[in-house]
Order: sequence, then structure tokens, then C-alpha cells
Amino acid sequence: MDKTDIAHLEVLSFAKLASKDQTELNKLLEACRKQGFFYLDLAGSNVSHGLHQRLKALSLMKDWFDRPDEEKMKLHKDSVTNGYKPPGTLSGVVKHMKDGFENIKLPRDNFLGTGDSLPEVFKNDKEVFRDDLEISHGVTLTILSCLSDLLQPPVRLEDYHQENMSSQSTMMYFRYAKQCADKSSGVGHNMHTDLGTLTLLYCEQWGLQVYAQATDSWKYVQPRPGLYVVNVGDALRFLSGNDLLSALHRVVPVPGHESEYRYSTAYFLRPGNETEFRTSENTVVSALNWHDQKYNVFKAAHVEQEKNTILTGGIGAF
Ligand SMILES: O=C(O)CCC(=O)C(=O)O
Ligand SMILES: [Fe+2]
Repeated sequence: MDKTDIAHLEVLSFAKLASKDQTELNKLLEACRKQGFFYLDLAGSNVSHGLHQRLKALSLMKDWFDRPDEEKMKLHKDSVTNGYKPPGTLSGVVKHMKDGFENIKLPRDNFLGTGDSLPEVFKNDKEVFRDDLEISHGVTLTILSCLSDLLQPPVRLEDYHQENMSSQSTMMYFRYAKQCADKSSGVGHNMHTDLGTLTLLYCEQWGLQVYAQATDSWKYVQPRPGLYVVNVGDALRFLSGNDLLSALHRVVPVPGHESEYRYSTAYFLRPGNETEFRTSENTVVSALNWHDQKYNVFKAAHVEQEKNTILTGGIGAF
């Protein structure tokens, strides 16, 4: 990969952020304002075992993705937040083609109650998935509390994410199809901004790209084993009065990796459903309504997606 094709992202220490180290806090604010993306290192923090649990969950999921389609489809639900999604249900990264990924979603509200979206074979490993979900949730809330300290908003950002509020927060495990295979079902993950507050991603393979507004170009997010990638979503951008950047990103096929599946995992922290904010369309909507609008646009044809700012938050690239 050419160096000029790679995004320069800051590496932040979660241990330092959690202890409110001022230098680290300043780096956080700069990263959230300028790029909307940064690497996060959990080493030396009280949740450093989170990475181990994430990797364990991912490895269990890798085996599950190899199971026959009929078996996976048993977990398909008529829901965008729960259960199994087969490839090709959303618009993909290539114009007029669908997406090239499947995923399984474990909504936090639901999982903490019954764990019902977890495949039966993993019921014995429920602790792994619960740890991954809860550690990821705690990490993103701590980052939010740092941002509240920095920005001093009238309402602290964590207050939109209280335990007694239902939300669309969810953990997702992804598998992208091999690129040498028949692509008729779809390719990659179309450009978008994340709809929620913060995303805590882990992936050891190339493919993720972030849009650099300054140069009007796409840059790869280099996979750095051991480090998570965090990005700001629309809800946080809107709640910060557009101060923080909800960066546009996508997943593309990578030359030289045609014979590999690509696996990634992400926890999406989202505000309580009733939280209200003003969007890039200058409408005041609830977090739940914004979630639903985004998914309608994710599913829509490319020509429809270009008609408003919902997919991209109004940030270039069409
Ligand atoms: O698979 C990835 O690396 C990113 C996925 C993503 O951007 C998303 O699901 O919002
Ligand atoms: Fe995303």
C-alpha cells in the first residue's frame, strides 16, 4: 500500500483518557474535530482484557459464518438491528450493485435481557459476547464523558445514554465476501456516516477507507492489530452542534486480497431512542427516527441516495 493512500490517525491511550490526562484529552478533541477517526489502545487500562474477548467472539463468529446459508437464515429477522443479515440487502460500494457483506447483530437492550439473537451454538459462550458488548459500551461511554468535560455542553453527552433508556445500540460481527468469487450478489460497504454516537471497530484486514475532505480523496485506515478504531457518528455530531466530525467512510475490495474473506466487528453506541437533535437536513428528529431514516437510505438505490444529505451528512464525495 502506498503511504500517500493511508490516513494519518492519532493513537490514543484509553488508560490516559480514563484518568483524564489533559494532553490525551486535547488529542481526543482534535481527532474528533478534524478527522472523526482515531486508534484506541486499551493496554494498561482496567479493561485491557476487552481485546481478548473481542478476538474470542470474532473467532467463534468466523466458524459460524462458514455454516450453510439455510442455517444462518434461521436467524434472519425482519429487523435492521437484530439477528442475521445476508449479503446484498443494501446498496453497495459499486454503483448499481448491492453490498457484499453479511453480519450478525446483537442489540444491547435485547442481549442483556434474553440473549435471544445469539446463535444456539454460542449459548455456552454467552459470557464472551456479554463481556465484548459491555466492555465496548463502557469504553465508548468513558470517551463520551471525556468529550463532555472538553465541550461542556448544557447537557452532558452521557445523559442521553442512560441505562433506563431504550436505544438502538448494538454489536455487529461482519464477514465480507471473497472478492474473487462471483460478485453478482454485491461488493463492499457503501460510503456512509455512522448514524449513532460512537463506533468501536476492530478489524485486522485492509478495506476500510475514510474520506479526506481537504484533498477530496479516500484514504485507507491501516489495520493495526491490537488497536481499535473509533469514529464519531451523526448523533454525536448533531448533539455537539456540528463541532465534531462524523466522518464519511466505506469498505472497498483490496487488490491482492481477492481470495480472503474480510472480518470486522463493531460496537455502535447510540443515544436513547427519544433523544432529539437537529440533523443535516435541518429537521429536528428523535434518535430512533434518524436511525430508521438512515436505514431506509442505506437500502435505497444509489440515485435515490444522492437526493439528500442523509447518507453522507452533506460531506462531499457524490
Ligand atoms: O467493516 C468495517 O470495517 C466498517 C463497517 C462500517 O462502517 C459500518 O458497519 O458502519
Ligand atoms: Fe460505518
